[in-house]
Amino acid sequence: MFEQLRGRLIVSCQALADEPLHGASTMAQMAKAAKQGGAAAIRANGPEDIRAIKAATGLPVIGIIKRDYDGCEVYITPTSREVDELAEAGADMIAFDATRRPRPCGETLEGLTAYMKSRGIRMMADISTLEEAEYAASLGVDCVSTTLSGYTPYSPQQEEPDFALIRRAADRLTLPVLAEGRIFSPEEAVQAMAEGAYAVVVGSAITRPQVVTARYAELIRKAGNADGREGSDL
Ligand SMILES: CC(=O)N[C@H](C=O)[C@@H](O)[C@H](O)[C@H](O)COP(=O)(O)O
Repeated sequence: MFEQLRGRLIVSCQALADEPLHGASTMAQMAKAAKQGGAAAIRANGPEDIRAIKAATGLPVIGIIKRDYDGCEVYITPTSREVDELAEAGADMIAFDATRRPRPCGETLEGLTAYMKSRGIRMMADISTLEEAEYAASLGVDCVSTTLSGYTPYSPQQEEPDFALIRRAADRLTLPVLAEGRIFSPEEAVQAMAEGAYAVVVGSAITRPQVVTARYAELIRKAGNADGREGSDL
């Protein structure tokens, strides 16, 4: 599977319950469009979406389950319960929060990775810092992805992708480092590859039209204001 991903684009097709495109058949259509455009694999949330996407595209699917547990910050595949559901749905690889923050149900990062290993599951560790990437590698994950940079309080809070983390992780680790998070333009994807990424994961810029629209609307509104047209009724 990894050879198929080297130097390629992975498209994240996710819409949560409060998003306009929520629903397995819509996500399967999105994934078909991504395949037509050249995506090598899909990242998807939840068993229903994963099954629909696999049936519609035949592409490898990196599965996650976003689930909130009371008072817990970890929400991407937090426990072995989600791992079981994803394996059952046929996910080809499972991505999970690989930060060292407390997990629900008394589970631990070490326990979760050991469990996946014992089941022969391919593991993508979603990390937010170099230290987390190195620790995940020491636990035997198959690859790391920079998914969580900017989403933990102790990682850089920035609008652009964390190119520095991509470069440092790619320099330090011997396993594949995937670039993921806030990659909006093809040029940024190319830069991520130049920093040493094995493959690039793009989500919102391709599959969340409300986010893409907001970026246009905001910039156009600001440009209009800068022109002194603010307040016009036209
Ligand atoms: C932080 C978090 O929960 N990230 C999620 C992880 O699966 C998704 O919501 C993102 O869309 C995905 O990581 C791709 O990133 P972007 O949409 O920025 O291209």
